[in-house]
Amino acid sequence: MDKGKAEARIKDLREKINYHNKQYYVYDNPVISDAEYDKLMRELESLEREFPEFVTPDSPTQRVGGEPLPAFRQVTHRVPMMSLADAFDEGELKDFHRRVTEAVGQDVEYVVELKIDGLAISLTYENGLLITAATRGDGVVGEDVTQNIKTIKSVPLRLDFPEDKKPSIIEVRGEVYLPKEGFRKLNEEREDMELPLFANPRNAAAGSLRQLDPKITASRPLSTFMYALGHVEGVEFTKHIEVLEFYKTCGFRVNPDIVLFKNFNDVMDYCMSWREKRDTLPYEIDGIVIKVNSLEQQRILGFTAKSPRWAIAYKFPAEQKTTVINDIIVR
Ligand SMILES: NC(=O)c1c(N)nc(OC2CCCC2)nc1O[C@@H]1CCC[C@@H]1O
Repeated sequence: MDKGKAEARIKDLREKINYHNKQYYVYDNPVISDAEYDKLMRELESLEREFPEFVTPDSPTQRVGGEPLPAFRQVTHRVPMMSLADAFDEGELKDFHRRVTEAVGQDVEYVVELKIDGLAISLTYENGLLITAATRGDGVVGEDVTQNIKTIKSVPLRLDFPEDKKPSIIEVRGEVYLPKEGFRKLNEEREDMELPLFANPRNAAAGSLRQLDPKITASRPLSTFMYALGHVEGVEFTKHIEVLEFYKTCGFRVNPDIVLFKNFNDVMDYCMSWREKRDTLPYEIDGIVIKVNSLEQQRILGFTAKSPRWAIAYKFPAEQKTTVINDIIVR
């Protein structure tokens, strides 16, 4: 094949495969068979081997990257990754709402999100290309896990910006998690290989992401939900719900059970409704995150040393797991 045709075919294959990755891993709606997908990938891999000058960083072949690292580099977050204050009952939730309304002195809308039980990450995109991915670490300094994050198909390597919002730099924050089914299968395999088991999906996700060898991360069915904004240049947002809509437009996974409420009683009812419902989810959650929607009101409320005053995590009571062993109830 001549150079010009090869370059055009490589570009066409790259766009087709990135589209099908998004359909399968982000919208959970594949439109071609695995066999057809694999055929496209094999053609792209062989053309890129023959014409390496046409390989680009957002090519799907660049996901399972390099050699194992000797160690993780450290990354300082441009904007610290805060933790969340906890509320364990409706009284503490009402206290939060009272503090917020007293401080802002006007009506407050809340965005309510499931609290995904995985590990937090921060993805930095420059001119739409994924440059750095870092764990939260201590909130200020995290570990560079870029090569590992690239193996997660729901993480876009390049963002499709809408015409009116093209940030030159954007730090997209969210959670990497291991779905319950993936966790079960992984521990089953480890049991067969007489390896120590992971205690829970969060530990399994952390263990899978903080691997020095990207091929091991690539073998784990990790997924993501994005839920917060770090540093951004070139775009202005006024509401948190706009940030989440923007993330969906760019091709990130955003949790489908996020709801905007104007009335705090509805917020509390929604939190309580998930105490039982969470067992039906294909991933673990350890609570519900409630955030003030207006970014201006968030600025007025500010932060404590550890966490924002404009957000709180409602934590579920520890599941009263009762097991019965030989008719003896063990609580
Ligand atoms: N785990 C979550 O689902 C979650 C969420 N839905 N939203 C946020 O918002 C951040 C933004 C400012 C402070 C917390 N954080 C979350 O989890 C983080 C990970 C580390 C500390 C929080 O638990």
